Amino acid sequence: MSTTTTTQTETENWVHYHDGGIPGRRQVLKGTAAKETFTALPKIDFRRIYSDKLEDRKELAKEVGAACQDIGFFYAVNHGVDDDVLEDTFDALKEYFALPKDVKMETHNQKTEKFRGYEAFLEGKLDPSTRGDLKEGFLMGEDFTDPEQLQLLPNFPPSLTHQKPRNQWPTHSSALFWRPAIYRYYTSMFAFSKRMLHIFALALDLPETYFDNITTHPMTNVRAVHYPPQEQQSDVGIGAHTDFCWFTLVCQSKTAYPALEVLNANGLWVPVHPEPNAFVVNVADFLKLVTGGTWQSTVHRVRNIGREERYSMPFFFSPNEDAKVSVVEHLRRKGEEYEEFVVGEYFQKRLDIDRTTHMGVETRAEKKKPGY
Ligand SMILES: O=C(O)CCC(=O)C(=O)O
Ligand SMILES: [Fe+2]
Repeated sequence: MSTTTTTQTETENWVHYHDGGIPGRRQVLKGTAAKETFTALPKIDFRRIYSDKLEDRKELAKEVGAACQDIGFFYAVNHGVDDDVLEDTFDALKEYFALPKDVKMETHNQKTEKFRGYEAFLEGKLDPSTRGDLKEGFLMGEDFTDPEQLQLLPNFPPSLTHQKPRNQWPTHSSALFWRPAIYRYYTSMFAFSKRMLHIFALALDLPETYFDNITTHPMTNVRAVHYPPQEQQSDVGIGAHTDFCWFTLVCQSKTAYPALEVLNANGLWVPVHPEPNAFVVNVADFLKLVTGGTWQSTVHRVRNIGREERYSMPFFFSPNEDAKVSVVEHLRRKGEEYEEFVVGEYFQKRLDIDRTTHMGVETRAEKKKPGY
């Protein structure tokens, strides 16, 4: 899931951002200084993900691998998830965000450790130079006490059902449509993501099922987001950042002006035009780490500069919380030491950084620091 970021003060020559909690900057390169880099995202035809011929899946994987290495972003078209599911979920998003604030605040995300539930306008603040992210959202994720998730997980330890609930769901009668609507979307995206992992494995020259045993009960999130049109020139919907899961699938509503932007190697923001029913797929920090930096986790942001309301629903995917991962063997450089990470620990560390950018939230890290 996203995010860690902040400063994005743009001067003439530099773009500033935060990547994995670490401030970064990129020089804006023009003329003869400009590097060869992308100026649009490739569209990859995913029909082949359903082919029973390994050759077809490998051919798809080759295109995916090239995009992950060169850009870190691509469109997945013909992905096989029903248009109806996507359209109905967008309708549900519009209805949910139009509910009265007190109905939404019943599940305020600051009531939970994992930040699940409703996030109000301007509470996120990835860029400290702004008044906050001009968005409202709702986050749900892996929670093995939600029966809707158990049917998706045939081989997971039954002890997980005894964990404390993580999600929050509204109970007001006007909002009861929300949970089944989000679960319909979640279920489709979950199934697609498991197939996507096979393509990623092939793209890394690994056996197709290489990641299966670390994704029996994966960490996942759906974040439903509403971005109203920007009110001020300096507003951002979500400040520049990289995501901190393995990979992200984004469905965005159709707006005349593109709102999602991806930073290229020349420091230029490349617009991601809404493509009807396509997913925007991006590699996130954890997958970059596991590929030893062979794949890119690319900086992106949202500015809703048009006059339309914008909705999006990123689906964030990571392996099992208790899985241990490190850099894939054949991508290691000789003589370098590589750390092993527990997926859930890495994730929580990044979530804690993210929480510091949310107003009014005292994080566990802050609690440990007197006088902070
Ligand atoms: O709304 C979007 O298009 C992308 C949002 C995003 O980057 C995120 O939630 O991490
Ligand atoms: Fe993101």
